[in-house]
Amino acid sequence: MLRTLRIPFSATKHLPSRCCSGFVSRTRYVNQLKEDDEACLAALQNGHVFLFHHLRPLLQPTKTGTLRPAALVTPDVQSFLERLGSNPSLLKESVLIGCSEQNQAQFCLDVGELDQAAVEEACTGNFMDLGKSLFLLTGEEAPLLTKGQALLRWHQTSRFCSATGQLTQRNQAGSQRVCPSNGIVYYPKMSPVVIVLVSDGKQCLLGRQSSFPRGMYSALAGFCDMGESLEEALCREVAEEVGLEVLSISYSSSQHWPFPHSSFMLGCHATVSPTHTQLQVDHAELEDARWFSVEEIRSALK
Ligand SMILES: NC(=O)C1=CN([C@@H]2O[C@H](COP(=O)(O)OP(=O)(O)OC[C@H]3O[C@@H](n4cnc5c(N)ncnc54)[C@H](OP(=O)(O)O)[C@@H]3O)[C@@H](O)[C@H]2O)C=CC1
Ligand SMILES: [Mg+2]
Repeated sequence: MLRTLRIPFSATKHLPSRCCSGFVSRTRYVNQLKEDDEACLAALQNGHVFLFHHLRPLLQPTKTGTLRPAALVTPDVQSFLERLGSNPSLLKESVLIGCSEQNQAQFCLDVGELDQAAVEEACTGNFMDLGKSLFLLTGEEAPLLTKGQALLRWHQTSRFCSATGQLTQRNQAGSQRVCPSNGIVYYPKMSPVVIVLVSDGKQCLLGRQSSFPRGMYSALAGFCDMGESLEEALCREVAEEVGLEVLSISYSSSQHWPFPHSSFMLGCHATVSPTHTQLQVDHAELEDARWFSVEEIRSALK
């Protein structure tokens, strides 16, 4: 069986947006902030802060009636935190998520300990479920929030060293946590996931889980097992979920995927033989899977 991973030229269209002179300096600046707590704290004083409340991002309405993530300036955040009687060190719990094209460091902060309505009033915005927010935001804004939520969740759920049980200490950027007694360094964790559009040359294969909204079908997906390559995980998932053997694989693109938690999703195309397309759906995993013609996909996308 042929199992090749081909990176098509078109994958370059998914490279992060960059302005030719600023990308390298911004990247190095962010890296420096991860390594230098004092520099990171200084950047926080002049940076932008995106607020979350129990991991739900704050969105503000724009003049055109759309919603945008609220990029607040630190002095404003500091002053309403004081007004609402928050813990004075709360701002320092911000996590670094990047640097804007205007060279402004960007942070996320969860203010779940404060009254939600009071923060919403102070910021003229609303905290919204991240899943819903993703449908309302642009392709550039959404990754900022998914990254912020993932980092905030990681800090909320990884506070203790799994070897000693001691409280770990984070660096100012929030890019790592260290156990004070044995020095183990913990980094944020992601689960690799493969998502694959299987084709027999004429039709493509889509499936649905019972938890999906009515009528929704998607490409097949699954978590990579420990020790597996991307290709092995893809072939195993297709075999497990629909009982088919894959002939060839090509990589398409990747993205951070916030569900159920921090997944790292790798998107691929795969082919099966047009003479072996009979599905044996594992109904423990999928409610249904079936072949769709190009016309059906076109009309669904319309
Ligand atoms: N179109 C899309 O955008 C779609 C995206 N997805 C995404 O793809 C990913 C895979 O989803 P799914 O098809 O359900 O996965 P799988 O087909 O791998 O099956 C899910 C099962 O895998 C087990 N599992 C193994 N490793 C993990 C892990 N690291 N985290 C959670 N569960 C794990 C769980 O078993 P147990 O609970 O028994 O322990 C879970 O029930 C998810 O991130 C999901 O959100 C999925 C479908 C469509
Ligand atoms: Mg699956």
